[in-house]
Amino acid sequence: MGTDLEKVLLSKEEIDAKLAELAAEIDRDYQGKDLLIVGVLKGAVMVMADLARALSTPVTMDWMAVSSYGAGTKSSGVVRILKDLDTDIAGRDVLIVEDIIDSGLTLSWLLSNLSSRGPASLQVCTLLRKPEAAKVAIDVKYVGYDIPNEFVVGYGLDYAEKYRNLPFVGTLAPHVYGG
Ligand SMILES: O=P(O)(O)OC[C@H]1O[C@H](OP(=O)(O)OP(=O)(O)O)[C@H](O)[C@@H]1O
Ligand code: HPA
Ligand SMILES: [Mg+2]
Repeated sequence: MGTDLEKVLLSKEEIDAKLAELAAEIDRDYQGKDLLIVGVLKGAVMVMADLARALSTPVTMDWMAVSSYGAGTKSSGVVRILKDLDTDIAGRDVLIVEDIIDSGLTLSWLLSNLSSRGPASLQVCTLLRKPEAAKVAIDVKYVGYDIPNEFVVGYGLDYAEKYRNLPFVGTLAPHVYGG
């Protein structure tokens, strides 16, 4: 596994520090509100778990599973709901939590899907964003790190379902995915 990784992009310490900053902003913005955070499976599990624990605001948590990447390194653009929310979000303050916004196709689809259910508010928090890869413009309120347009793994992010459990974010050596 060691040789599959090219370099560490963000250490566990950098991730923790950024999540603490984002949590402080979210605490400020949602004071006195009844916040529902929605994690997008599977990539967002680590961000959800650590962000939720960094928040002081009481939240409820729900999950959606969508997939657009399959086993490859490119978004297919076709988003499938694998698991829908358990919660009716009409009238709720909803914050979508993502690990990464790459092309933006997943989130843009998710935003229009969830906004059609009539939430009181709908915002997005993502740990990572690749500005150079954007295919659609999305307004994202809470962004951890803007990163270069390279395929990354770790901290929830996979390549063919592997590497999600790495405690840091790293880039994959091109030989691993045939680059
Ligand atoms: O901005 P985009 O180009 O749409 O890419 C971002 C999405 O792709 C990844 O999910 P994926 O479909 O790989 O599912 P996973 O979370 O189960 O890995 C990631 O977790 C985001 O949800
Ligand atoms: O760079 C990435 N790595 C892993 N999964 C992803 N899904 C979108 N972009 C990425
Ligand atoms: Mg994936």
